[in-house]
Amino acid sequence: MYIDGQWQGEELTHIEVINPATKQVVGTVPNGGKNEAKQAVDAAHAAFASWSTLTAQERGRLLAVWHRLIEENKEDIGKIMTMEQGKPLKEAIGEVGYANGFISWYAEEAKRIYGETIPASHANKRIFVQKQPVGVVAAITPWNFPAAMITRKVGPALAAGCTAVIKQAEETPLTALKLAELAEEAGIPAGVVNVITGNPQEIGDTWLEDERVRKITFTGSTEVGKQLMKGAAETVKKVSLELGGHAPFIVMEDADLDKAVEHLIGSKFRNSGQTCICTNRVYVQVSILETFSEKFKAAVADLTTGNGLEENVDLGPLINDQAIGKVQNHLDDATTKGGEVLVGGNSFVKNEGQYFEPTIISGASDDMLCMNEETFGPVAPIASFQTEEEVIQRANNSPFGLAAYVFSENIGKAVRVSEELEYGIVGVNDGLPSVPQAPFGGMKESGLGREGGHHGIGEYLEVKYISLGI
Ligand SMILES: NC(=O)c1ccc[n+]([C@@H]2O[C@H](COP(=O)([O-])OP(=O)(O)OC[C@H]3O[C@@H](n4cnc5c(N)ncnc54)[C@H](O)[C@@H]3O)[C@@H](O)[C@H]2O)c1
Ligand SMILES: O=C[C@H](O)CS(=O)(=O)O
Repeated sequence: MYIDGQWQGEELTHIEVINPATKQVVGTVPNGGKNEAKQAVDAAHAAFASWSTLTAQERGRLLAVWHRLIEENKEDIGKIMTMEQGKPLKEAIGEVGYANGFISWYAEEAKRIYGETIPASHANKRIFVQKQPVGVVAAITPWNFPAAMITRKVGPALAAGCTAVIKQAEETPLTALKLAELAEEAGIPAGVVNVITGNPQEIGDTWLEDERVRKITFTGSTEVGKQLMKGAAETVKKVSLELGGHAPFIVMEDADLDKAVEHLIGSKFRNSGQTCICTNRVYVQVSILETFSEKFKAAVADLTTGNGLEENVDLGPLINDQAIGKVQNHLDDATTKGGEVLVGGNSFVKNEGQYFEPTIISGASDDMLCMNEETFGPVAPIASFQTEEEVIQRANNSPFGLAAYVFSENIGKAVRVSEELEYGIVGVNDGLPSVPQAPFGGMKESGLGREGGHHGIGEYLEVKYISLGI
């Protein structure tokens, strides 16, 4: 653990970090709890006064140094990520680049936290609006993007002048600790960034109960997000939530089918289907269903599955046995309800790693689990639809509202459908919309707030106005 500029926790019991491709131990981290969680808040609280009063230029400069060091180390960070999370090395290095994009974006955004003056209704008054950092931020992040989910929070938080306590998922702590090591090397002062490993409930509850923690920013399941949102109410903390998704991928009859297949492969099978914006259900207009399904089946059959450190691997292992079980449950439910496996459909073990073949289910119906619950695995159920109105209604019939996709070469239709979709992110002829400069986030039970772009820094700022009598 990295607390107050010190590497700590050797005296504690340790948690093993397991490579999902081999089930071998690739590292151990201290099993921290309440005491360490409190120490981290002590350090972040103590560092806040000096960090928040640095000039924006100085905070931006330090973030830029951190960015340079992450860039110089991205292959090493990528290898650490693949070994603890399982994604193919090329994807892991890609994630490091994406993650670092938030650091560079917010190194600059620090200098653009503008205020405003407002014409007063009294001649003897002047009104000034300032934006100030909220204070100590607690960040809790998931295992599927061990770098990006941290920098998407800590980048804007530090740029705004906040200090941070971070708990990464217990499955993937090593990437977070490497980022902390580079933050230290960049000269980011002690206490500004603190990374805790250990018991999620103990650490989370400690931070929820501590009134010095002024913001909880969480990325993970909707279930845990709801728990944290309730806990934050006790001390009225600001809350940002990036939660579960259930993305519909809509192929209209006037879509470029080859483009739609190419983007569906990316959207469905990135990180073996373990991303919050992965396509979870595919809706294809009935007139092109057979042609599209054949094209998609051929493309999926070409995908390779294996250890992410090997060359030319498209899909790595799933994170753990529970993930395999959930995917299998969704597949079994679908076939029981009339779905047919067009390709794939099997889990398998290779060198102890747990894998699931990239799979397509045809004849999907809206009563299937995979059409309603987040599968978080490489299974693509295809359902047909007749009309635009029908598919919009079915796509919106979900408690989730994170990402959706629509493919059509009729741009008017694509825009019209996009505007009707109740999702925070809509990819139009684009299956991979995530970039640091855009406001990433969901509607409904997919979350609160946005991360990325100029919207993202607002989550870490309080708005104050000064009424000046003259
Ligand atoms: N919307 C997004 O940007 C986004 C991004 C990535 C993942 N996700 C979602 O995250 C989920 C998968 O990630 P996961 O399995 O790590 O989710 P998870 O909710 O199980 O865990 C997320 C984090 O919360 C911690 N946690 C768990 N219980 C806690 C508690 N009681 N108190 C405090 N912390 C607790 C975990 O240790 C982990 O660090 C999926 O639902 C996925 O859609 C969403
Ligand atoms: O899993 C959720 C991540 O936010 C996915 S992305 O890399 O931001 O698209």
